[in-house]
Parts: sequence; C-alpha cells; structure tokens
Amino acid sequence: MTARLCFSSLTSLPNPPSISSSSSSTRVHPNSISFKLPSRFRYRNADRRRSYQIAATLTVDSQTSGEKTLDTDRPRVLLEVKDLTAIVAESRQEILRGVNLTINEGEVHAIMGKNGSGKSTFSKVLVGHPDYEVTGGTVSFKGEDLLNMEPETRSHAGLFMSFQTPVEIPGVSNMDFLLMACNARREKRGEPTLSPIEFFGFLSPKLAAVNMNPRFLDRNVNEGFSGGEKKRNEILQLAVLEAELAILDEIDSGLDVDALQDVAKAVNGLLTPRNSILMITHYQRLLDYIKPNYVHIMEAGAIVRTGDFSLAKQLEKEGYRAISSA
Ligand SMILES: Nc1ncnc2c1ncn2[C@@H]1O[C@H](COP(=O)(O)OP(=O)(O)OP(=O)(O)O)[C@@H](O)[C@H]1O
Repeated sequence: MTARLCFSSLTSLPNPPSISSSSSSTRVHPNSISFKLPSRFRYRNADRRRSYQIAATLTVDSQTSGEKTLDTDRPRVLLEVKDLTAIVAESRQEILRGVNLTINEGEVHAIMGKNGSGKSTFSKVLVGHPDYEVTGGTVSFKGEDLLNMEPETRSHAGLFMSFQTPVEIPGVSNMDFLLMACNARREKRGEPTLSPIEFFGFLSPKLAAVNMNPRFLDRNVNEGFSGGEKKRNEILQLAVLEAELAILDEIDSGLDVDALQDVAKAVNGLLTPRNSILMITHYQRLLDYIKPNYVHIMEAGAIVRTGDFSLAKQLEKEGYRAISSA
C-alpha cells in the first residue's frame, strides 16, 4: 500500500494523525511525501501529543538556508529570548518567570538546574509544545518571531529538539522515516530527492559517526529501542535534518560511558560555525565531552547565573546551594 503522510498538518489535526491512501487523496500537500507503508501501520491510536512530537521531529526545511550574514566577521544571532514567561495551559500554573538568553551561531550552551526548575518546559515552549501557553516576553529565531510560528514552521526554520523520551512510531521503519525527513528537506531547498539507495550512501557515514548498527534502520522508529539506542537515534535524526539550533534535553540520560562518548563525538562532528547547540543536562560529564561556551543555571523558571565551563565544575563540587540566587 502506498500512503501519503502530511507532516505539516500533524499538529493542527483535532484528532490523531491519520494516513490516507494516495488513491483517495485529491489534493497533495506540498510537504507530503509518498512512501511504501507496511500493512501493520497504525497511526490512529496515536495521541495528539505524540503527533506534535512527530511533527516537531519530522518537519524540516531550509527556507532560510541560503541566508547570508551581511557582516561575515560577526556571528549571527540565532536565538534571542527576552523576559519569556509561560504557564501550563491546563492548570494555569506559572513555570517560566522571565527567561533571558541569547545564542549566536557556532555556540554551545548548557542549561543546568535543580529538578523542576523549568529547563524542559523552556525547551518545549521554544518548539511550541501545546501543553504550555506563553504569557509574556519575546523569542526571535534568526530574526523572526518564533512564538508566532506553528511548531512545524519552527522546525522548518531549523529548530530541532531531542526529547527526553523520544517518540515511538509503530509501523514506520527508521529508514523510511529518515528518508522522508531527508527528502522533505531537499524538496524545500529545491534539491532533487534521493532514492533509497542514494540515501543509504548519504546515511552510512552518519550511522558510523553515531556508531549505530545498520540493522536499526529496518526496525520501527524507536520501537523497543533501549534508552541509549533511542538517544543515538535522535542524534542520527539530527544529523540527517542538519538543523541550525539543536536543543538536546538530557541527551546523556540512560547512556553508558561508551554510548555517551559516541553520542558526544557525533554531536561534536555536527557542529559548524553556522549552527548551535543548547543542551540541558544535570551532569558535568556530558560537558566534559561537548564543551559549552556558556553554562546557565536555571532556578524557579529563570536563568539566574551564566558562566563558562568552570560554573559546571563548581556546581559538581559544591552543589546548587553554593551558587543559588536565593
Ligand atoms: N504539562 C505539565 N503539567 C503540569 N505541570 C507541569 C507540566 N510541565 C511542567 N510542569 C511542572 O513545571 C515544573 C518544571 O518542570 P520541568 O520539567 O520544566 O523541570 P526540569 O527543570 O526540566 O526538571 P528535571 O530536571 O527534573 O527534568 C515542575 O514542577 C513540573 O511539575
């Protein structure tokens, strides 16, 4: 069966995403892609939150990939967050209480902070998670108003988020998923799409960089993957999507020491002077492998301190009490 999966509409559907056979489709969405669908494909049981994750992960672009900075000596500001406040949409509980953060291209930033300080909420608000409502402040991404964009448009613009708990997609092989994502990006850039064989050539060095066994390509996306395998797979997706700002939420959790080194090596290999990384982590050990330019401490929904790597070392040695603003 051939099916058509419309990435851009996933987040806007009132119901779980569905797959329509191409024979019954009368209109083709510009971001949709035809692919062979295994007969066991089951999307109807997916909930809306998962759809959001799929869309946030899948949609790719490069509308702005051809942009050039006018002043090539000065790094471009990728993300500028000013006085951002946000609440949980359902309970109206205030979580973010005035976050300020600027990320230039080529920089690696790390956010640390006690459990419940708002780190994940901040990253989810950046990618437009429907659980949260922004109540104040501004966020610009490459000069555009990020908060006015739909989640898929944010992804189109070059934002990628690796979730603490990566989504499973039953019925879609990893290979199909990555191929779709890659070709969606190429289409947006006006480049010819890759055949599965060409794509394998593109993917092979990335697989090697993440030290991932090619047999994972035949398995359904993240289904039955161990925690560490899911994290590697997230970095593989990042490598394929070539996002300009990657938000990595606890990418080190659940990784053994070898896997941590592999993942860190792969992330470092993806860094260029044109892209940036925002890591959320509890542990200095990740920062030993992916060296941050800036370390921020989040407390009660705001960034209360910023420093360099030595701040993470101080934290490891003395704990939050020593550097708390309270
Ligand atoms: N969808 C939600 N519904 C209710 N409460 C929420 C929701 N999202 C976040 N919170 C609350 O907001 C606070 C901040 O949570 P968040 O996950 O952002 O913290 P964190 O700093 O990432 O924590 P951790 O280090 O434990 O991952 C917590 O008290 C959490 O319970």
